[in-house]
Amino acid sequence: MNDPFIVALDFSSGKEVRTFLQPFSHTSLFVKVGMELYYQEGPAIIHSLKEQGHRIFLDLKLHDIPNTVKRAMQGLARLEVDLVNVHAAGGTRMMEAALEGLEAGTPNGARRPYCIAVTQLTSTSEQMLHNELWIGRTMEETVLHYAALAKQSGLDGVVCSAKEVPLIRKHCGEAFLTVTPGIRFADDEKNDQVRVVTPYEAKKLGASFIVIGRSITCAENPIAAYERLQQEWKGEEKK
Ligand SMILES: O=c1ccn([C@@H]2O[C@H](COP(=O)(O)O)[C@@H](O)[C@H]2O)c(=O)[nH]1
Repeated sequence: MNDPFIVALDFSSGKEVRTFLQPFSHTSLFVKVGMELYYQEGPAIIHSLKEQGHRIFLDLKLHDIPNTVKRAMQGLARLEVDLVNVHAAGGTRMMEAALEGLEAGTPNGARRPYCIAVTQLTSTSEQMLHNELWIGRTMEETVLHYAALAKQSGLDGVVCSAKEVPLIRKHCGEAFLTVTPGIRFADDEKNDQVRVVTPYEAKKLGASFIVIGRSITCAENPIAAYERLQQEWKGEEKK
């Protein structure tokens, strides 16, 4: 999993996905299929993207009782995607069950998908954490605690804001994956995201992967936006 960019295909139909990917037809991307697309198109969209040579993060954020998550993951493993996820808020037993399901469902000879846990959504502010979720700790303490639970459960990494990456790396180690949405170019709207960083900052903070959606999918020229992402990752921030 060398390519650090994951493009969020937040579209509601396979047709929109095909139109968006057309200019990228000579590039093998790492793409993210989330609830919007998967709930409309189902496993067929995964098969189609795999046939086109794209790597896939199936971002369904499972969060249920351990038995349900285990059985759901067993089914998802058969899709042979690269990366799947759960909410760490489901607890250690649920995260262990997710791994058991993935191991049971991975076809012989295939690699089990990497499994990561959402710590706190990048749309959550510290104020929301306190006033709505009734978590009385700081965002950093909470994210680190959830990351530690994910690691203890045997997961491969977490979803977090790039802002929290240095702390997670320090406590969970360099091999523990940090997959970071909430990525915006400096001149972009934040939309519903709160804990936002630029691609350039995410690289400096040490993120393993950055997830980027609207800054590319809604750009006038998605290819130019993707190239800007590559430039920023190389260390050239456009002011
Ligand atoms: O904490 C999280 C977890 C997942 N996401 C997902 O990432 C993309 C971000 O899209 P943008 O358009 O770049 O905001 C989206 O699919 C989310 O579901 C997240 O943003 N934060």
